[in-house]
Amino acid sequence: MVAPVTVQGLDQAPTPHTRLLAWVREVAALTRPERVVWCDGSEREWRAMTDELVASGALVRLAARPNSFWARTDPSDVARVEERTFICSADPADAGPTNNWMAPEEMKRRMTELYDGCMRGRTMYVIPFCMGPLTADSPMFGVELTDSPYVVASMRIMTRMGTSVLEKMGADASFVPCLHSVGAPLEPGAETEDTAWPCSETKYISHFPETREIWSYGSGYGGNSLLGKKCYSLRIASVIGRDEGWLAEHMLILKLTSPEGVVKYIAAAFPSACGKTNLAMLEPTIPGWKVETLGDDIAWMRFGEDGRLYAVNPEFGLFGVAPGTDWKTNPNAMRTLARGNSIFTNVALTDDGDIWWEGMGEPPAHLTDWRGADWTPESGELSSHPNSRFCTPISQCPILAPEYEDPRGVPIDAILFGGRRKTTVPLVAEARDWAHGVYLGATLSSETTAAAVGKVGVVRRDPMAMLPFIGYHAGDYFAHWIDMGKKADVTKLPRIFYVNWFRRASVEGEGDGHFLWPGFGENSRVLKWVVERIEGTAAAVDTPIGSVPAPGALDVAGLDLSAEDLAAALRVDPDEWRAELPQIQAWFEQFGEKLPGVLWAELDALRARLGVA
Ligand SMILES: Nc1nc2c(ncn2[C@@H]2O[C@H](COP(=O)(O)OP(=O)(O)OP(=O)(O)O)[C@@H](O)[C@H]2O)c(=O)[nH]1
Ligand SMILES: O=C([O-])CC(=O)C(=O)O
Ligand SMILES: [Mn+2]
Repeated sequence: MVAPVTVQGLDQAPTPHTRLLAWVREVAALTRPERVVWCDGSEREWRAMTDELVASGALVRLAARPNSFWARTDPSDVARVEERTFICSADPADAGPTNNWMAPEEMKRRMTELYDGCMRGRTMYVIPFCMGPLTADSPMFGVELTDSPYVVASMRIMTRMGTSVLEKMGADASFVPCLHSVGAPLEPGAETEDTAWPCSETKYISHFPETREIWSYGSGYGGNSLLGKKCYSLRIASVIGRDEGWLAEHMLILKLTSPEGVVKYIAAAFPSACGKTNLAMLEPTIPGWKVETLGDDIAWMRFGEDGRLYAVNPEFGLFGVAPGTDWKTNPNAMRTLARGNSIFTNVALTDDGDIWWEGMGEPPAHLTDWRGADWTPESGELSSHPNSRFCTPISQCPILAPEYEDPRGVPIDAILFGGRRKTTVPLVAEARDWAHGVYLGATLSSETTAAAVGKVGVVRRDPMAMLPFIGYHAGDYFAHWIDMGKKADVTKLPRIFYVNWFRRASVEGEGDGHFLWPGFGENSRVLKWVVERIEGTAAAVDTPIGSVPAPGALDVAGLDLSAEDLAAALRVDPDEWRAELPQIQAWFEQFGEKLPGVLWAELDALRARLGVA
């Protein structure tokens, strides 16, 4: 029995949607906020919200940038928490060996206890949002309930939200209910001071794939709290995609135009903090080539009537890694941020009210660092957290492709899989066919980064860059990829490539461990080879792991790169690959019968090509 609730704002609901109203009422009765606010997404609301956050000390207004803000999190709440992320399917076999699992009833029992009274003294915001264009045939709605005004402001940047969404939802559209609390109630009567970044030591990021619900508790950090992003658009959407025959992927989408005016659309999956935002906004260094951005993190892909695979970016903003971003590496991100309207989290603050982070040229003589302490270049510490982020409207990106708003998306010509590997993986290799490409994706490996809590720099398998985001059994996910290929006309499938911008000169031998390939804008040279492979004009040599550029086929004109480094970047060393085999074998074994036989066959074929019995 839910007790009758009288919460200020609850009866002023601007919607006839009875299920939504009932759910908001139920959550308010459980979490007991002081008031309920229905977000309309307006400019006025943004101003009120950011003013309030500035007044409470949660945000600092940047003097040097229009309508932009600096936020610092609690030092313990800086990244996604994979250990605390759960797929609560009815059957544990549906979560698979790569996810944490708990029975849905047990998780709901535990979290209901945590949610009990968790919003006391706070405001509960109702955020109606839509992932992807509102003009889609079936718009993908969600509603997030949260006690964090930081989340509201960030969701306004990252999603289409507010009154237009509620109107479109009408009285009975289905939506994904997303419940979020920072888990830090303000005790009534007691003198509990609110902190600038409330959060809880206890954290749960829970997904209920059968009922398509998301419950998040204890963290305010983006990937754990902006529930339209990873939780909905990847974990829940991957389940919907499995059921409906499409793909929800951790991919950027870009449009590439050659000097002859030939347009190709490329999607690329790299793990967190491995270069998606940078590639999506790339400024080509080769003359006449043009890149336009469609998305930097998530792609929803389904077959169109013409049999081609179309990709849509469900997001409305960019939530990008700050360190390393500057005028040299990613000028388009800098131009996007210069337009203002952004929130910067866990970067450093300059004395004249601007932001700074590692990689942005010479450091100023004095900064306030991400922990709020004085910082000088001599202090020997990072001024910004390695996972510090900018949150900014994608509409401000000066090279946003006009197709971005098209609900049908763009037809993908090539899919790149890539990771961060110091060794072994060459700059670029092309898959033989779809099944081999799926094998390359399924065995993708990368060094862990600061985007998730845990040790950095450890090589792990990160299939399709989706390890933390597949909402079901990874073996079934591979089978779904294989099936998508089987259903398609092979001549219309995207070609699949494997890339690695992060190979290093040997550290053990003579080398100094520098990046062999200059990366960033120079990656346009690799994109050019990809396009020429599709067009059938670029030469390649066959290797055990796929085709790599033939000598001279990669355009390095005008590039200041030694022949030695280029050769080392492109090299396929059979010994290094033989050393990977036991890891790939063990990786596949854990999926048991769920691993598609064609992937075992691909591994056997690779073994044979490497001369391993
Ligand atoms: N050496 C090198 N570093 C790169 C390259 N591209 C990106 N980086 C760096 O890698 C880090 C992460 O890059 P992003 O483009 O933000 O990665 P992402 O995949 O979008 O990350 P998420 O937002 O976490 O999903 C940044 O510090 C970049 O400067 C490259 O081509 N070469
Ligand atoms: O979700 C986040 O926190 C940021 C992100 O894009 C990722 O980690 O891949
Ligand atoms: Mn990401």
